[in-house]
Amino acid sequence: MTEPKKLVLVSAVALIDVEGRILLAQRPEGKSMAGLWEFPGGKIEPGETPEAALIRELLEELGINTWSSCLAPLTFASHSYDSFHLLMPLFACRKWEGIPQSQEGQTLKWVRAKDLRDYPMPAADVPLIPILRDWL
Ligand SMILES: Nc1nc2c([nH]c(=O)n2[C@@H]2O[C@H](COP(=O)(O)OP(=O)(O)OP(=O)(O)O)[C@@H](O)[C@H]2O)c(=O)[nH]1
Repeated sequence: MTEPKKLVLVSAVALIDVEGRILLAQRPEGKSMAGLWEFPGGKIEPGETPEAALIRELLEELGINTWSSCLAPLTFASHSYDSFHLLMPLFACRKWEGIPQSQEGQTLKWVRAKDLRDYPMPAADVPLIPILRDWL
């Protein structure tokens, strides 16, 4: 029997600006899946809620603050990569404090929902694109 894959929990967010654009971050060189565009977020640490993980990651990655009450559950990704299975809740957020600026070297881009397909994303994210397009 094959070994069950490790389940990795990652919390991610579609930050949506007043024009309805979504913020994507490009994974830097040297990381797995370098060059692909993803939603801001990261791994949920033991004992952390998905919301707390996102609030922490948004401050670390983008230098912005938000609140649990501003994180609306939107959908999730469940995808098997070769070495792990990713379970990734995707929240939507329209309200935060500060201006998102890359703190960790990622390129950031505000993208219209209709243009999301032009940005190569990790395999887990691909099914999320039509959901976002329909929802926005
Ligand atoms: N933040 C984020 N992570 C995603 C998305 N899609 C996706 O497959 N992932 C995967 O979820 C994991 C998130 O890990 P992370 O952001 O905390 O840490 P990391 O890039 O240093 O991970 P790494 O150990 O794979 O290099 C990565 O394996 C990443 O490839 C997404 O849209 N946003």
